Amino acid sequence: MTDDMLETLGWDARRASEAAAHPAAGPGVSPGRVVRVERDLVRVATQDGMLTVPSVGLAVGDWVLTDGQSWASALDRRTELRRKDSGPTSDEQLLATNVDVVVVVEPMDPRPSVRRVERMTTLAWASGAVPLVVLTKADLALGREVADVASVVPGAEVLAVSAATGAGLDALRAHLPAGRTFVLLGPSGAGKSTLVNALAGHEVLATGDVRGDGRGKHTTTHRELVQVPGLGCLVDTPGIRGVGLVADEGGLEQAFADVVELAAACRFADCEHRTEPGCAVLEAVAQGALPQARLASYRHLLREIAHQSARKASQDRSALRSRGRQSNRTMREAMTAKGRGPAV
Ligand SMILES: Nc1nc2c(ncn2[C@@H]2O[C@H](COP(=O)(O)OP(=O)(O)OP(=O)(O)O)[C@@H](O)[C@H]2O)c(=O)[nH]1
Ligand SMILES: [Zn+2]
Repeated sequence: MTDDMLETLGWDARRASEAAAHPAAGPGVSPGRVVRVERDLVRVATQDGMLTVPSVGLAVGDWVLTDGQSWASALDRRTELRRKDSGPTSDEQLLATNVDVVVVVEPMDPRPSVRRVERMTTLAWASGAVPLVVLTKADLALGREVADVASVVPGAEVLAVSAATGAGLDALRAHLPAGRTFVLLGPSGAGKSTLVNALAGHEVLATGDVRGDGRGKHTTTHRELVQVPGLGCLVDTPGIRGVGLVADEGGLEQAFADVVELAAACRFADCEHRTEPGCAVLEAVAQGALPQARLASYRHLLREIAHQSARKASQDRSALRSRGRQSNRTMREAMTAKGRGPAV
């Protein structure tokens, strides 16, 4: 591999100066990017080839400095894509780091769900990456889809594409050049795999069609960074396709910048836009400037985020308490062992 290889993976001048200033920098230490995570080992692409090193908390997409064998130290993460762990806890799982563009993929057939697009875009902003909304199956479109969706994603671009006709593919390619890292987020059947294959010009990912008849199954089980020929790097992980990602208030504020802007004119700073007098948001709804459904969607996501952080806070508190109990017990045991008996 060459220096160019690192640049294709997203290495840039800023990374080079971070690496030079890093405490781990030195002779025999080189930069690389984590392209695959397997339990406690990670595969790192460097200019001298692929290395396998112990994982030590690394995620797909991390830039590291490594001595090639025993350790790898991560450079700062510019973005983080997290998911709620499946199960009753509110633990989070780090899915990928240093993603530049979250491509929000929504089909035009059946009609796109603007509520789902709002939700996915909120998750995208929350990761720190830039969302790009891509409406697939444009060959089956009815006409108003792009305008409808564009109205709910302030600050994000909306593209219509068709893998079937090739429409819009060049415009999309221009957003995903070599050196950029992207991930596709969208419901099953939206046409994500078909789209990546159409962009690449050959099969990179297995599509629903292929999987359906049992041929050529190569469903991803590992988290992986895939270099798409002629384009940037795609983060491919089964878990990333679905929802369940972690949103936050920052993400919500960006995804609903129109609502936030209106809210700035509410009489009360802590206005919840329900029944308060002088509410600029309700005023906009009454005048038809803001769809009622969009306000409902905003409130819904806001509640969800509040609920999520409340659960997390209470879990952190009980984790702290049980750690406290644990260390009291350890202390008592230690004292008993010394024959002094527990101090009560
Ligand atoms: N008409 C039309 N059909 C498409 C287009 N793109 C994808 N499809 C079809 O949509 C179906 C789903 O495509 P996939 O690429 O497997 O969808 P996916 O989003 O990868 O689905 P998961 O892997 O389940 O997440 C397939 O039957 C495709 O042939 C398109 O541009 N036009
Ligand atoms: Zn208000």
